[in-house]
Amino acid sequence: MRTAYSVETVRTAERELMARLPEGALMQRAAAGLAAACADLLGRVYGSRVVLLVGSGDNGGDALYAGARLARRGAGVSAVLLAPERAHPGGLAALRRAGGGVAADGGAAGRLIERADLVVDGIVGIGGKGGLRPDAESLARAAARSRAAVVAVDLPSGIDADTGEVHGAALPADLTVTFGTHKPGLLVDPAREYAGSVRLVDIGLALPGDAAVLEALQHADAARLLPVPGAESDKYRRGVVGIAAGSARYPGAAVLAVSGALRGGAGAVRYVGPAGDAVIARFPETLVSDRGPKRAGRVQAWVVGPGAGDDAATVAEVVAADVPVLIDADGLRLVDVGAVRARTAPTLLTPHAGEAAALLGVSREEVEAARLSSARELAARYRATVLLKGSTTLVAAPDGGPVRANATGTSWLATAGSGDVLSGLAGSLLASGLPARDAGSVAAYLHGLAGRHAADGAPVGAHDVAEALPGVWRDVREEGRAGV
Ligand SMILES: NC(=O)C1=CN([C@@H]2O[C@H](COP(=O)(O)OP(=O)(O)OC[C@H]3O[C@@H](n4cnc5c(N)ncnc54)[C@H](OP(=O)(O)O)[C@@H]3O)[C@@H](O)[C@H]2O)[C@@H](O)CC1
Ligand SMILES: [K+]
Repeated sequence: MRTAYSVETVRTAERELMARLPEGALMQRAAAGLAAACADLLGRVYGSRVVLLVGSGDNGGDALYAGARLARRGAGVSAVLLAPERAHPGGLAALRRAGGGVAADGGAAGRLIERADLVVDGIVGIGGKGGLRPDAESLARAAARSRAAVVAVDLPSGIDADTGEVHGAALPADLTVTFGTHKPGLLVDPAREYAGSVRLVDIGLALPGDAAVLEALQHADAARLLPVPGAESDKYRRGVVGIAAGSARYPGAAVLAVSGALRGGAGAVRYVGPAGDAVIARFPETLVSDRGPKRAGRVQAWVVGPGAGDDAATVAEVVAADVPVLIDADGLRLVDVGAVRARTAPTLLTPHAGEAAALLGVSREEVEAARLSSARELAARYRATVLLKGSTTLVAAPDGGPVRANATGTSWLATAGSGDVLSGLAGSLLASGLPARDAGSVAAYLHGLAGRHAADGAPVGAHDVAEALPGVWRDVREEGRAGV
C-alpha cells in the first residue's frame, strides 16, 4: 500500500529522528537521494548543465547539497537564490566548495535556465503557503519555456502538500523526489498533475501506521482483496448483485452496468427495470425480473441509478433495502439525503465532479479544485462511502480514516457509459462481501487498468473496458501474488 501523511505528522516524525541523529544528517540523506535521482534522469552527469532554484528554507538546502554532489561529479551547477541572505548557509558553502556558482542577477538566471539540461526546484517544500510568489513565478515560467527536465525537491513548489489544491501558480515537474513518505498533494489532483513521476527516498522517518491520510492500492493490495470462490461456493454464497438501472430511453446504461457486474465476482446478476430485453439479448446469463426491486428475489447488494431517468420510486425502493447499495448517476439526483443517512447497511455513492457539485450545492470547478475535502464532506453529509470519479478517483468513508486515491485510470476512460461499467463492477464486489471502501477502491483500480489495456493509446468504448476486466483481474492476481 502506498501511504501519504500530513505535513504535521511528517514534522513530528522529523523532530523525533533529528533528535537522535547528528546535526544535518537528515538533510544529507535527502540530498543524496535527490542527487542520485537527478543523475539517473540526466544519464550522463559529467558536462551536464544544472540550475538550482533555491528558496529560503530547507527545501533550498536540499537542492544546494544535491547540487554540490552533482558538481563533484563534473556537472556545471549554478544556483539561483530567491532570497540570497536567507539561503541555507551550509548548503551554499558546500556548493561553492564543489565548484558550483551563483547567478548574479535575474538576467543571468534566465539565461542559465534557458540553456540548462536540468532544473532542480528547491523553491519551497512542506513549509510552503499558497501559490508561488511573483519572483518565483517568473523563474517557473522560464523553466517551463526551457527544454530542461525539471526535478521537484520533495514537492512541486506552489502546490498544497496536505490537500492537493493549487492556489495560484505552481512549477510542474517531470519527476518529484519526495522524502520519508508521500504527501497527500502528490496523489490528489490538481496538484498531482504537477508532480510528474514520483520517487520516494527513505530517510528513516518512523510514521505511525494509523495516521495515514491517504492510501493508494498497489497490485498486491488489490490482489489480496479480490474475492475468490471457495470449493463450497454456489452462486448465492458468491453473492447476487441486483442492477436497477436503464430506462426505455437509456437501455444501454443497463447493459453496461450488467457487463461490469458480470465481471466483478458476484455469483449472479439480477436485473430489474424496463431494459430487460436489451440486457438478455446481450447477456443471457442475467436473471431478469420485471417485478421491481422489492419482489425481485434474493440480492446481496444493489446498484441503482445508471440511466434511470426520473424513476424516483425505484431509487427509493432500493435505498430502503437492508443490504449494501451503490447509488450512481440519475440515482444521485433522485435520492433523498435523509433516507440515505437513515440506512444501516453500507451505502456507496459514485458521483463524478458535476454530480458531487450538485449534491454539495457548489460549482463543478469548486469540486475539481478541492477534491479531497469535497469527497470527505459528501461522505459526512450522506453518512456514506463516496467514490469521487476523476483522473485520480478518491474513495472516502464516512467514519474518517484514510481516503483511498486511485491513479490507474486514463483520460480515455472519460467516455460515455464507462461509469455504468464501474458501478456494476463495484456493486458486484459489494455483493461478494467487500466493505464499501474496498469495493469502491478495488473497482476503481481494476476499471482504470482495464481502461488502459483496452485503450492502449487509442479511443475506447465502455464495452471494451468491461471486456478487458477479466484479463486485468488475472494480471492483478498473478502479479500481486508475485509481489509486483
Ligand atoms: N521533513 C523532513 O523530514 C525533512 C525535510 N527536508 C526538507 O525540508 C523542507 C521543509 O523545509 P522548511 O521547513 O524550511 O520549509 P520550506 O518548504 O523550505 O519553505 C519555507 C520557506 O519558503 C518560503 N515560502 C513559503 N511559501 C512560499 C511560496 N508560496 N512561494 C515561495 N516561497 C515560499 C518561506 O518564506 P517566508 O514566508 O519566511 O518569507 C520559508 O522561508 C522539506 O520540504 C524538505 O525538502 C529534508 O531536508 C530532510 C528531511
Ligand atoms: K520544491
